[in-house]
Formats: sequence, C-alpha cells, structure tokens
Amino acid sequence: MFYSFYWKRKDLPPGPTPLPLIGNLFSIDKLGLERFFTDIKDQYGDIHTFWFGENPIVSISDVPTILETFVKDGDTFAGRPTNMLVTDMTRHGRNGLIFTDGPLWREHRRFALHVLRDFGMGKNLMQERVLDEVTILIDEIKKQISAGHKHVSVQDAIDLAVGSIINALLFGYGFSKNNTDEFYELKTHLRDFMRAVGNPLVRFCDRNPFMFKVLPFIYRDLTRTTNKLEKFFMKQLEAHEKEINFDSDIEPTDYAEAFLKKRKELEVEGLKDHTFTNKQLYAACLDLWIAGQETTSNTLAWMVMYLMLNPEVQKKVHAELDQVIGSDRFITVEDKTQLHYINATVAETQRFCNLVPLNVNHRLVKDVEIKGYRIPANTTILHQISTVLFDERYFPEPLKFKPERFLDSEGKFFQPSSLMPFGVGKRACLGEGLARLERDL
Ligand code: HEM
Repeated sequence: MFYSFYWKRKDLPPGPTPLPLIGNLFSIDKLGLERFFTDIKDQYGDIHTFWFGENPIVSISDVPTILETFVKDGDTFAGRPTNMLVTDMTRHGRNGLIFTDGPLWREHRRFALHVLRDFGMGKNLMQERVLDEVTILIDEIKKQISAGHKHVSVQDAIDLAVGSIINALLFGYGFSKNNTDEFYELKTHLRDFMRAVGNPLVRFCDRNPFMFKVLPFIYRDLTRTTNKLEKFFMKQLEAHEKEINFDSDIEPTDYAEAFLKKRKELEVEGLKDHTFTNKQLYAACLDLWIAGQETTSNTLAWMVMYLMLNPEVQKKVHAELDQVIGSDRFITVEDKTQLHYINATVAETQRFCNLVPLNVNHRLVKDVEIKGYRIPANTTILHQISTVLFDERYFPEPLKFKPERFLDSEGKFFQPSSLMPFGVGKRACLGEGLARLERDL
C-alpha cells in the first residue's frame, strides 16, 4: 500500500491517485479521455502524471512548456516507450515508423519524408493525385443525387478517396474505379485490427510479457487480425515487386517502389546489414495506413458536419469561393494564401474535432528537469494536444465553433502556435504535408 499510494509517485508531478494494477483506468473509463485530461489539468496543473496500469505517464498541457521541451529540446523527447508487447507482436519486433526510435526510426522517417516530398513539391504528383480523387468524389456524390438517392453518405465517399490516396502513395494505385472491394476488405481488416489492439484487456497486459504467457487467449484476436493484415499487404507488395523495373533510371512513383529500389541499391553496394527489410516495409506500410486513413477521413467528415450545423459559416465559405475561385475550376495549393476565411474554417475544424484525444506516448532519452520536477530518463511523457486545443487561455469560448478566432483585425488568417493538431517537435506527424494537401483541396 505504502509503495502503491506514496513511494512510486513521490518524485513525479502530481496527479490522481492510481489504483494498484489498473492505475487511473476506472476514472478514464468513467469520464472519457477528453474530460479526464481537462479535469486533471485543472486540478493538478499543467504538468501532471496519470497511470495506465502500473505505468506512469507524465503529461504537459501548456504551450510555453511544450515549446520549451518538445520543440527546443526535441531529441531528448523523441524516444518511444520500449516495453510494448502489442507493438512488437503486430510489427514483428520494433519496426515501422510510429513506435520505433533511435537510428532505425531516424533513417526511415527521413526516407519516408524524402519520398513524400519528391512526390509533392517538385513534381506536384501528390497534388495531381489528390485532385483526381476530388474529381471522382464530386462526380460520385452528384451521380447519387441525380439518381434520386435519399441518403448520400459524404463520409463514405471521403473515406474511399482518402484510402485511394494513401494506397496510391504506398503501392501506386487507388481504389476508386473497379476495385472498391479491395478497399472494403482492407478496411475490415484494419477495423478488426484496431478493435483487437484497443481491447482493454490487451492494453492492460501490453507491458507485461508475463501475462501473455499466462493468458495467451487474450491475444488470439490480435494474432489473427495481424496475420490477415500482413497477408493482405504482402500480397500487394509481392505483386508490385514483380512489376518494378530495377534497371530503369526513372524515379519511383510510390513508397514501396522507392523502398525496394533503395534495398537493391544497398545490396549492389555490398551492404548486407541494412534496415530495408521486408519486416520494416510491412510495418511502415501498416503505420502509414493506420496513421493516414481515419485521421484525414474523419477530419474531412467533421468539416462537412460543422458546415451543415453552422449555415452562417457555410455562407461565408461559399462567398469566398465565389469571389476568389469562381465555379469553373478546382482550388489548387496556390490559391491558399487568398482564402482567409476558408483557412480559418479549416483550422477551427481541426481544433474543434480534436482528433487525437490522447497523444502518442514519447520516452525521455535522458534525465530532465521540468518546472522543478526532476524526471528520469525512460519516463513515458507526452504533450497533451487535446487539452491545449480546448484551453480557454489559448482559445476563448473553446466549446464554440468560431472560425473568426483565426482571423486578425484585417480579416487575414493567422495560425497561433497553440493550434497543434499534428503535434510538435521531432515526432510531429510525418504525414502533415499530405494531410494538409488533402484537407485543403
Ligand atoms: C488530419 C490528419 C492527421 C492528424 C490530425 C495527424 C496527427 C498526428 C499526431 C498527433 C501524431 C503524433 C505526434 C506525436 O507523437 O507527438 C502523428 C504521428 C504520425 N502521423 Fe499523423 N496525422 C494526420 C495524418 C497523417 C497522414 C495522412 C499520415 C501518412 C501519410 C500520417 C502519418 C503519421 C506518422 C507515420 C506518424 C508517426 C511519426 C513519428 O513517430 O515519427 N499522419 N500524426
């Protein structure tokens, strides 16, 4: 009792009392993530500790401290927790982009960003792909309306478009033509996978490999869905590998091709001990799919919903579109600087939909002192985006949907540092550029 209620907590920032074994899970379940985090910030201050099982998580909720730590001292805060059984099971060890750290993560984050940038800025390939999907999406919705459908699911159309963009980025083809079945199959696998990963019992045992040995049935669903997903991705990868011309000098046009060509290059150079392995490729594809699909698709679906619920905002958006773009062409990224009210509406959507109520855990790679607390290396720590986005100090009347909060006195859009839906620092969202493109176009 003395250990549970006092000793293990004595040097950490304050927070709600954790129960032995389950930590604060009862309160989180009762209040929901957003309310729980806002309540503990109000009660214990901007730096506090909550517990997932026996694992403490230090959370920072104010912008100046987040910038001082995660941004200014980025490398110190760039680790990911090491003892995560579920991650290791689903990615065959510490592979991929989201949960790796150290040299492997640095090399593959840089590689993925390089690939994304090559498809984006220079050649505008990404913009073309996104605009193709926008055309298909609008045509599909128009088709359903003129066919007299009483219910048109904009969300489904957005979901398919976003899925097509991610798949084209990874494997070079979309889903919007004759292969929608493939998309729905993958969505089903991913849904089952996320359910299995999110199973409270699985989460509870995540950091205790011992539990896996004692209660292997807990992980049955997880193993089954992981196998299905892996089979799906490996089938696509194997088919793709057969089509690639490794002797051609033409630049790769998707991530898998770039990855496989890089591997070939390293092998030709005689480097056998490299990290461009099949396990890494599978895990990176899984991470890019998981991180890039629902996030963007749900943000866009929320935007449509907010416009429906706020007709006065919708009217102003329309007026700006009529004035700046007209009705005979698509918006391109070049138009962005002139669309102040639309930028503000998009920013307010990302604030208000608060897509990541619990940010991804980071790990301190060395001891630090924050606001008088000495926090040892390897402590799990995060910046809590969700409490920042609803903090009165940065966003007065946070529960109101008000695009105007992002317009200055001349009606020009500005983006404050407190608007951080993609996170900040070295581990900020790797797909931010792509997500912005999809969001804006
Ligand atoms: C509206 C859309 C999106 C939002 C709100 C979002 C938000 C985030 C957040 C909050 C993080 C965690 C930051 C942290 O660890 O502190 C993250 C990480 C990540 N995101 Fe996104 N994301 C979005 C779209 C995307 C897209 C489209 C992709 C892929 C193409 C993507 C790929 C990733 C990856 C790979 C990471 C892990 C980065 C790392 O650990 O180094 N995200 N994202």
